[in-house]
Amino acid sequence: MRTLFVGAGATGGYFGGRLAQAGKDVTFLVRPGRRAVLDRRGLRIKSPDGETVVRPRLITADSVDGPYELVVLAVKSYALEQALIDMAPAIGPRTVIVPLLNGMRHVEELEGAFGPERAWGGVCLVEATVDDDGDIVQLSPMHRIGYGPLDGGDDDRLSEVTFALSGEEFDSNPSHTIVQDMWEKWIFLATMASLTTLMRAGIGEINAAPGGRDLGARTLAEAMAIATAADHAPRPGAVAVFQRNLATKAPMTSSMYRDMAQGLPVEADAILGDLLAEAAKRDVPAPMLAAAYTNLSIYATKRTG
Ligand SMILES: NC(=O)C1=CN([C@@H]2O[C@H](COP(=O)(O)OP(=O)(O)OC[C@H]3O[C@@H](n4cnc5c(N)ncnc54)[C@H](OP(=O)(O)O)[C@@H]3O)[C@@H](O)[C@H]2O)C=CC1
Ligand SMILES: CC(C)(CO)C(=O)C(=O)O
Repeated sequence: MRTLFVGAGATGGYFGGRLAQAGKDVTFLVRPGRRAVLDRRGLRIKSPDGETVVRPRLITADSVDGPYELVVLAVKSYALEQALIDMAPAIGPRTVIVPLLNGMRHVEELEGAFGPERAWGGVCLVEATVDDDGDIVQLSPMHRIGYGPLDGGDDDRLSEVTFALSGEEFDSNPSHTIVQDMWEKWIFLATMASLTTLMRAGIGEINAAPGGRDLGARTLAEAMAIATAADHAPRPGAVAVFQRNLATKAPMTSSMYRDMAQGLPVEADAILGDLLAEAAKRDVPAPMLAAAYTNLSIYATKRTG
């Protein structure tokens, strides 16, 4: 399956790079600055298991050669509008689009731009960043993607997409419950992002501080109450995973915290703003999440001056 990754940053570079390493047919749509780095250094992944370099095919917006059978969207929420324009020539009648973005708002935008028959759901779990050399750094061993049609139905493209997104290098899960999976990922990330950006620390440090564990439990409870009121109560297995991760002693952070620490833009509106809007619609109190959103909004305003 001809596969296009839109974005070769932390998530796109990691999962697309691993697929290129496994010999899959992967092309990256990148912007000129990123292309210069990848031309010079290759796509380099530094992980707890060692370092890998691949040299996948790169294209820029002026040379998109469509259609691709599979497009994996791996940009930040604030870059989505332009990405949808740039990737349009890659979309054909049977293209499947799998987004890796956190949050939910991009689902409607994708459906609006390319139609419900092409827009699928997707989640990714990885702790990754791009370092000063432009290399992808996997910060912990976790690496999993999930994907599937939004209606959860049978789609004859699912087995091919599963093959295209599978290698030996990460966990790859086709799903018939992808909307629920995305909600679960959203509330976990909202909890992680709120805690780490408010406390300016990793989860291990927060847990070691007086009141830290209680803060984590209260923030998670708020996010779960919102999802429950919205008819997306997290399943018991997901709750157990949240609780295990939130109990860690490891310096686990969120991508939002890492972005904030580097002075980069943050996805506060798409992650916390939208979740708080869901809370407001249903009168669910969420003081911790609201405090985190206010904090991030102040950061965003100061950043742009
Ligand atoms: N990092 C993480 O650990 C995780 C992130 N996520 C989510 O994944 C999504 C992507 O985040 P992440 O990969 O970290 O972000 P990054 O900022 O690391 O990478 C995004 C990449 O998209 C590129 N890009 C933006 N617009 C375009 C465009 N029009 N055409 C081509 N490339 C473009 C950027 O290019 P350029 O280099 O030119 O700016 C950048 O390299 C977010 O929603 C995030 O919340 C989910 C799980 C974990
Ligand atoms: C939940 C977590 C930490 C792992 O994928 C994440 O999504 C992020 O940091 O953006």
